[in-house]
Amino acid sequence: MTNKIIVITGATGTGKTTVSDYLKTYYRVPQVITHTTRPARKGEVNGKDYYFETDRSFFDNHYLENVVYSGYHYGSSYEGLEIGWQRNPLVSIVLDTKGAVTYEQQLGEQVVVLYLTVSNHTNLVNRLKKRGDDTEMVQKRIASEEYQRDLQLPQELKGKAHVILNDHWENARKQIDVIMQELTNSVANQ
Ligand SMILES: Nc1ncnc2c1ncn2[C@@H]1O[C@H](COP(=O)(O)OP(=O)(O)OP(=O)(O)O)[C@@H](O)[C@H]1O
Ligand SMILES: Nc1nc2c(ncn2[C@@H]2O[C@H](COP(=O)(O)O)[C@@H](O)[C@H]2O)c(=O)[nH]1
Repeated sequence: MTNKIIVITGATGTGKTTVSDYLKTYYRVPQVITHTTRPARKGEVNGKDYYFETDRSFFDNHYLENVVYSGYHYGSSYEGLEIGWQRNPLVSIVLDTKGAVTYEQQLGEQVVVLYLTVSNHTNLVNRLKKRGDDTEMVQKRIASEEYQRDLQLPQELKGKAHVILNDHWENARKQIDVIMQELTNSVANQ
């Protein structure tokens, strides 16, 4: 069976991690763990949420792509992807939109992109505060050009990504279930 990857993308707070956790719990889809130099949030665990790196150790890995997001390095390694595919032929990964475009261009047919969005962007700040994010980090993130960029579906993904409106989780979940049904059928028929 061909290995596939569900790339979950969208602006901060739109629910990418929530979707990834849902796929893990209900569809047994493992998440590819990526690397970052950002400090861990309360409750985040090294090797589960991220591989937390220093500015120096970050560049010891072999990246399919890496980006700077709101002042920190983030990258997805070939090693991380292989570990995921050894566990299951269908895996997921959470990326900013720049990374999602790179994945789509590099892996083509193997990639299924989910782009998350909300109707009112101001709600996103409240979600981040409610999540317990540091207020200064939230301000910095909202002021970043990466945040503004990720609010729109990139041109390169138009007509390719599934757009998921996540104003209400129950509705978003139903949309994801339909996509997962199609995906598991197509994988079974290969
Ligand atoms: N539909 C929803 N309605 C309200 N809150 C939600 C919804 N979906 C997710 N959340 C909550 O919003 C917060 C942000 O969600 P999540 O961490 O999944 O976003 P994210 O896109 O991964 O963010 P980031 O890119 O900043 O890591 C979480 O506390 C999550 O529980
Ligand atoms: N292009 C990549 N983007 C990544 C990677 N790992 C995470 N991310 C994205 O970065 C922002 C910020 O993440 P956060 O955990 O600090 O909120 C978010 O959009 C993630 O999806 C990666 O390896 N490459």
